[in-house]
This record gives sequence, C-alpha cells and structure tokens, in this order.
Amino acid sequence: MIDPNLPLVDIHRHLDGNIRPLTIWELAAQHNLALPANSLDELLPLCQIQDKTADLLAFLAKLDYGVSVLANPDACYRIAYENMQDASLSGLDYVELRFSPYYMAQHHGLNVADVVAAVVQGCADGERDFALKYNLIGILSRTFGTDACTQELAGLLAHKAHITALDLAGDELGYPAPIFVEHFKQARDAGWQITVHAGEADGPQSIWNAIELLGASRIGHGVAAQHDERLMQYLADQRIGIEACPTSNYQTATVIDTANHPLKRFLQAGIEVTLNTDDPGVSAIDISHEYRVAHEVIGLTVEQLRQVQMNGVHQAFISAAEKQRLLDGARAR
Ligand SMILES: O=c1[nH]cnc2c1ncn2[C@@H]1O[C@H](CO)[C@@H](O)[C@H]1O
Ligand SMILES: [Zn+2]
Repeated sequence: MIDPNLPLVDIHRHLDGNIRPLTIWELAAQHNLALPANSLDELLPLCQIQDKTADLLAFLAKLDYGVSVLANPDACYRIAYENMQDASLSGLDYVELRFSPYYMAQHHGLNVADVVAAVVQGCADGERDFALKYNLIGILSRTFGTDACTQELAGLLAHKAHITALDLAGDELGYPAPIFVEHFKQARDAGWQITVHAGEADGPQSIWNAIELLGASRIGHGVAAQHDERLMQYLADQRIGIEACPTSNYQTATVIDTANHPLKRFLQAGIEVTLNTDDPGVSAIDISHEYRVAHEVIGLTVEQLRQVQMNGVHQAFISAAEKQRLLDGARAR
C-alpha cells in the first residue's frame, strides 16, 4: 500500500499526542506523581481511545494524561526524542512534529520557552541518532484563550529559527479563528508558514477564516470542506493542502464512519490531500494503518494512494531541493 520507491512523510503529527504509555508510567514513578491507574494495563484505556469518543473535546481529554507527567524540561526532552525514534521505526523519511508548549508546561508550571528548548534539543538529537529529517510546528492551544496563546507564541518566538510553522489547535467551536488574527500576523512576520486545524468541529466558514484571516497554506482535517463546492475549488486552485487524518476523524466523531471520509472526494476535486496520523499514541495507530484504512475502508486505488504519498512531499514545509533529496533517497533504496 505504501510505495517504497516514494518518500513516506507524516506532516500532521502531535508529539504531545504521541507519548508512549510506558513513558507516562515511568515518568509518573520517577517524579512521584499519582495516576488514576494501578498498572500500565489499567493506564492504557485512559490514555488511548477505545473505538471512539463522543466528540473532539472528549478525544482531547485523552491527551491530558501524557502531558500531566511532564514534570521538568528533561521529561519534555525525552518525549521529543522518543517521538523521533517512533517516527523512524514507522518508516518515515520525513516528519513534521507539532506541539503546544503552553499545554506541556501548564501542569507543572514550567517556563514555556524552556519547554520549547527541550523539544528542539530532543528532536535534534533524535535526528542525529535515528537518521530522519524533521521540522517542528508550534501550536497555539486555542482552548486556553487569547492571553495564554500570547504567552505560548512568545515562548515559540524565543526559538524562532527552530520552528517552521504555526498551527492553531484545540477547541475550534469555542475559540474561532477571528480572535487569533494578531497572533498569526506576528507568526507570518516571523517568516513562519501557517497551518490551522479547521473544518473538524466547525463548518466550512472556519476553513475560509483560517485561510483569509490567519494566512493558512495548509488545513488540518478540513473535513467540512466537503459541504462547500466553491471552497473545494479554491483549495484545489490555490494548492492549499488538506492534512487528512481518517482514524482521528472517526474517533472524534467528525465523520460518522470511516468509509464516508471525504478523502476520495477531495482527491477527485483536485485537492492536494495528504495522509497523516494526528495523535498516533492516543489513537494507538501509525502511518501504515492510515494507508491501509485509506485503501481498504475508504476505497482509494493504489494509484490514488501513490498520489496521496506524493502530495505529502509537495505539501511539506521544505525547500524544492530538500524535496528532491527525499525523492532521490527513496528511489535509491
Ligand atoms: O485532532 C485534534 N484536533 C484539534 N486539536 C487537537 C487535535 N489533537 C490534538 N490537539 C490539540 O493540540 C495540542 C497538543 O498538540 C492540544 O491543544 C490538543 O488539544
Ligand atoms: Zn491535529
């Protein structure tokens, strides 16, 4: 299903939604933190999805266990480093890891910029040890409101050169794009690319807002675009990519069943759809699972899967020369 002669990338992957359960367990023990579980087996159903949740917010609550054990910057370093190892083990040639430093800092009152520094170092060491390319995307967690996002942005800007893009994630319905216009203006001024979670819990207007008000050149999920023909045409014409994450969309009840995911429809409309994992640790999946689902459940042909794989390269936040290096590397194996 995955073509070994093409690069394999994952460009929508939350590193704070991919904390190993064993690491959660070990960090809790190391820092004397209580978990509502007496064993690793009891922890699993708390921090991983069982089939599906009622809605996006119920899904997002599952991420809280992982970040609750980030007691110091070393713990943040560890999960970043392990994310690079996980990405390498799943066969990725290139990964864009996104993270919300305010969310990671919040439980233990860590300094936001220190969290960013630890993540930057963990990923850089992981790149050296596990031989895969990466870029980091900073997240503003909209759920905490505009003031917290101002702090979060400042922490990310303190390490501006190590961050490639800015994203907006969390409660899309409660905290819509228009209240973050100023944050994203600063991000664009810093030279960052923009991708925004939109059309996941809210409708097509949220996607228009992400593009027109925040400057998004990629859209996370974008499921609601299927209800707006003009928007689908616009995404195709402007080559604004959709970062599709089908299993996450099923688990958050964004789609009723995976077979009805609009991935195929988007491809037919000429949109550069990519295939990604979102929160692989919480969803208990990996990238090969998503390709299998796209083929067996959503019904993409082998040729369409190859198209999706290539779209990931096209939409990656890297230069044309770096894209060519990925293509050459894959062809040579
Ligand atoms: O599928 C998703 N939709 C919206 N927000 C998400 C999703 N997965 C994780 N986060 C949010 O991203 C930040 C951590 O990286 C947190 O704000 C978490 O709630
Ligand atoms: Zn996401």
